[in-house]
Amino acid sequence: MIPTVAPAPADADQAGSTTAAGASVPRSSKAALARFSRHRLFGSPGAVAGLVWLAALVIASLTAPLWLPFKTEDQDFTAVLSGPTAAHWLGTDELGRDILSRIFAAAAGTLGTSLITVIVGVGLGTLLAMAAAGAERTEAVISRITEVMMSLPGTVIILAVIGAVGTNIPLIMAILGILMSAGIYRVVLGQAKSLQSQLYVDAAKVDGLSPVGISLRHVLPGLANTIVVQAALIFAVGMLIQAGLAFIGFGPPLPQPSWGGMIQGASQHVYDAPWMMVPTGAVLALTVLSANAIGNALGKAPNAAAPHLPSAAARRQRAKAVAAIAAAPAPKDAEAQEAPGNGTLSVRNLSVGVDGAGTGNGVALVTGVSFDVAPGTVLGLVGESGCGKTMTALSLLGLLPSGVSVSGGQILWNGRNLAAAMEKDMEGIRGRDIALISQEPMRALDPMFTVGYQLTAAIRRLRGMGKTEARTEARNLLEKVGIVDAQRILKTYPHQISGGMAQRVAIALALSGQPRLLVADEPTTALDVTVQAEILSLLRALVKDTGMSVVMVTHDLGVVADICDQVAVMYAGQVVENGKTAAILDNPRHPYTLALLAADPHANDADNMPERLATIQGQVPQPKDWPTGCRFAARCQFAGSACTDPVPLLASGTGEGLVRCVKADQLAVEGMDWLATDVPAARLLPISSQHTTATSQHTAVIEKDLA
Ligand SMILES: Nc1ncnc2c1ncn2[C@@H]1O[C@H](COP(=O)(O)OP(=O)(O)OP(=O)(O)O)[C@@H](O)[C@H]1O
Repeated sequence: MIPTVAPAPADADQAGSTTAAGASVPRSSKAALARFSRHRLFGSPGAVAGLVWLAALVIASLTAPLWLPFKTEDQDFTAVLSGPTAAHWLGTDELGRDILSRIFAAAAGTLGTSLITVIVGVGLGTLLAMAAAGAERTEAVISRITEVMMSLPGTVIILAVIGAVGTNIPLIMAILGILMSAGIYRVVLGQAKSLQSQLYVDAAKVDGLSPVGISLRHVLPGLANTIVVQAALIFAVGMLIQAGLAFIGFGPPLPQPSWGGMIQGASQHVYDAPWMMVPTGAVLALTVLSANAIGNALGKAPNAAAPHLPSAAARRQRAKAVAAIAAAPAPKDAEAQEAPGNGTLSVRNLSVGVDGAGTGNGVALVTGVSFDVAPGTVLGLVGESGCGKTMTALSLLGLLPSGVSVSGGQILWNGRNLAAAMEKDMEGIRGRDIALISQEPMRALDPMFTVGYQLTAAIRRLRGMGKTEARTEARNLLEKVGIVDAQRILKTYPHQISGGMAQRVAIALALSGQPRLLVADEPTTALDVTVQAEILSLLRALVKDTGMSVVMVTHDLGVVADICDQVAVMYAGQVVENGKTAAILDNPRHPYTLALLAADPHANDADNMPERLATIQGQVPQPKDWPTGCRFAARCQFAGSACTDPVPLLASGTGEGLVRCVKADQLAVEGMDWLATDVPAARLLPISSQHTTATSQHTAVIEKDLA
């Protein structure tokens, strides 16, 4: 019976990164070395030991003729069946032959022929999978053939081949590879199909890339991880089968030594010379274990089915960050002490940074962000790309990317600080209390399973329902998100439905745990305008019907106007203005909000549409380049010297919201517009002393500046 090799975890993310890595040229050999040393192979002591052992074995066997103390057939009749001695370090066999010399003389043949199985098995299996993934008919034919191959008794076939052609080990190992390729085909096919359904593959097809080109450029790099893992495992299996064949007398022709043959010889003297079994057995076991350890380490990639979920490293990192936050004294201000009600989210002074932020080594990505979301309301986080909206949103779910963590502040959910919750506790909150929908609905849907299967599995997991009940609930959920023919959609695969439909399904999936807060990261950006409107009205209806609250990340002020009760405008990792949506859109107080509105074609009446829309010169500064003063000052048409000092969030005048600008009151009084020009010079405003005490020092500076 030919053993089947356990499937390696599919790794779509890995696929992506491999492709990207393949495309990028390393900036320096130092960076390449650093990346190499961070490879997961080096995170496992077993794999490192295995690599060292295999490397030593290969070098020793290739150089064996140069250093071996004896020839393989040299006999020493004065030391028959001896244990380790100064002359024979690993002892001798029944003919007085040196065991050390025979082990290393046999090593090259054993390793080399096992490699033949790997090349034939993995190579053929991968080629077949790539061909099948690209065409349904080919897949049907190849799958039937491989099913037949898998049903054949492998051992009988190998023995029949030996009977026909003799003990030609390379040929036997090649035939073993062909038999094993059927199992590898099945493992690789799933991942190859998933890669074939990626959007970038569609884009490559549109660009006219041939199927072979697509397979080589886009599919093969994504399969690298699985292929390497399978190769390591097949290598180990190949060695064992080869030793087994030699043990039953089908090894290399005599007098050539082989590990299996030596073990067989030792088994004859297991009572009178038990030591004889030890060296060869240990070398074979160590070599098989090494290959397995390497395969296991390579297979420990993050799970493709759950790209959002944190890796072990991210969990450790979260535990560290949580411990630091828990050890920090609780903020004393009245706002932070307020106990939020049921279903209320209160974010207080949240800071997120790349590891080491706060200790001076990392970079802060989000600083001092505060907002509240009451049950049944929608908060919009709006701003340009790179302002920190996604980092803020993901921190609510404890899903920050690896290397990034909450470095301060509180995320109070029903009074409980999620910033100080352990990963295990977050697992109980994600999906059940707080759910996520993302910009790309396909991220939430596994291409390998039907919509019905995925929804039912989520409902059963999150709500503990039975199979039939969960199936009914899945249909109800699809109907709730506006899918008319729910029964049919339950049977479809994600690639068979449109983008808008997929987003509805992703929303249904998010609702499967009956969450009370939904984090929606640009849920309409990838959809066309009519579908955008449908999804927004669906979300509005869900908020109304279920009392669920939503944190909506968006670039689009139209979306904010449409659905949000409150809005927090973010710029360079800070909230620069927040308050009720209508108040902010009608009377923006921060120049950045003013500029965003001036640049938005939908914010202007059709009658008053300017000839040229306003632009905001420059770009959002990188976190490492944030100035100590106002972060928007370098792009602001109204900036003055007072803006070089840190600016606190101040009451915005109406008493409803807060604004982070020392000139907010002047701008409001003057009724200034953001000019649709490229004027780089600041339009300095006279600053009166009507600011709060927090800005009085800025006022003095500005007045001095203007004098
Ligand atoms: N994994 C990461 N490691 C380090 N920095 C990151 C990481 N992800 C994002 N950043 C940085 O954090 C800052 C905020 O990014 P974020 O994705 O939150 O912005 P955003 O406002 O959501 O932008 P977009 O609308 O494009 O998603 C950016 O400067 C970004 O480069």
